[in-house]
Amino acid sequence: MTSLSPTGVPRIDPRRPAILTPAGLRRIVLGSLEGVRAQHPLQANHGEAPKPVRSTGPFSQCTVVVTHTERGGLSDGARQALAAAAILASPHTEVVLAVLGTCHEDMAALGADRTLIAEQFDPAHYQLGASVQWLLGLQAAMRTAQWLFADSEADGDLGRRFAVTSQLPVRCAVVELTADAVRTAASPLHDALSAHTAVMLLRKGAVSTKLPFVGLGQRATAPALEPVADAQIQDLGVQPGNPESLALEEADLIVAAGNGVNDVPLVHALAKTLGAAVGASRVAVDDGRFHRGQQIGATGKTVSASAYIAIGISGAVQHLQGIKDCRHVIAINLDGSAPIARRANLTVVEDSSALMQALNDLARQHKEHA
Ligand SMILES: Cc1cc2nc3c(=O)[nH]c(=O)nc-3n(C[C@H](O)[C@H](O)[C@H](O)COP(=O)(O)OP(=O)(O)OC[C@H]3O[C@@H](n4cnc5c(N)ncnc54)[C@H](O)[C@@H]3O)c2cc1C
Repeated sequence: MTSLSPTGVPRIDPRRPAILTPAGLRRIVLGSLEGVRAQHPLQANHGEAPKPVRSTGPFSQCTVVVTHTERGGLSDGARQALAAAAILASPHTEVVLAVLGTCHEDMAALGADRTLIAEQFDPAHYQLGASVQWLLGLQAAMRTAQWLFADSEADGDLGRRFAVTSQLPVRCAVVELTADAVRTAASPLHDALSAHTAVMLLRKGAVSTKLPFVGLGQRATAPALEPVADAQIQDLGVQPGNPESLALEEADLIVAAGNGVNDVPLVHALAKTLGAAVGASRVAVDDGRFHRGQQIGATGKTVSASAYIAIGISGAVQHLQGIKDCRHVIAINLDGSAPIARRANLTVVEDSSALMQALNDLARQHKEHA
């Protein structure tokens, strides 16, 4: 199992034969040739054993998780509400996800047994009244034991309005949830989780999304969302804000530049085309290329963007502290082994200026043809 390196030092083969344990761990049996060789690290699958299905039914009731989607994805809050529903569900309870918008995610992995998609929902318009009516229609059609919403933004508004309209007992601002206890932001004590709490609004972080099982992952078309006239509300549509003036903590897409970026105007041009906010590493700020308010990291801002594009940033631990809550990190760096590559979901080994120019051209073409 050992070989000699070019300098004559004995080296243990890191890809020697191994077996996968039922928990999905790769285990080397010393002295044994049994098992399979690991693939090259760049091609490695992570050896995850398939998870069991939580329940195959038959279902006598359901828990419905309601969420709005943006660009076809679920927010972290919605994922947590879905995980909570799956954790609380009995074998006879179906976990149903009701989606306002389009959705491209693997719902089985997130714990959903069935997804109802209302694709005709238009996020550019105020449709709170219609959304509540849609949920009341679902309530009449399904045996729903519980309704779960993320307690943030549009999901939180809809959850409150639905609870008031349906007059179901509600618990808002849930910060901790287990199979039999619940704690809200207003109370330091845990309460027993009552079966009568029909609507729950969960704050971010209340539940972990790591589930030991999967859902059935079926998809169905939802009943239509009928327009509801609301005489007291005039809908002016959505006006896109200027990402450059948006607080970095609020930004959903961030283009961040580090010491490996020399063409600062190109960073701003790319951010403008993508509709992204601009952030920077401390070295780039100390150097005067960006202002102090744009610094991300331990001594700068902590951001939670859906996508963070780190250009010419090495990924020092102080910088990584500021991006720990970002969902997708894309690194552009000449050095494929820079620490940022370990945090990134995708690393492009390329010169920063060349890649920014190509990406900017591509995004502009895409916008022109859209
Ligand atoms: C107490 C303390 C607090 C700190 N707080 C923060 C903080 O809040 N935020 C922060 O960011 N840092 C902070 N730092 C600094 C941190 O340790 C790093 O020094 C800093 O993050 C490095 O910035 P950088 O990655 O931009 O630069 P570098 O470390 O110089 O890395 C530049 C990267 O760009 C790549 N590169 C070079 N040329 C190109 C090219 N043409 N195309 C593509 N890639 C290229 C290189 O391969 C390299 O990976 C702190 C340090 C201390 C001690």
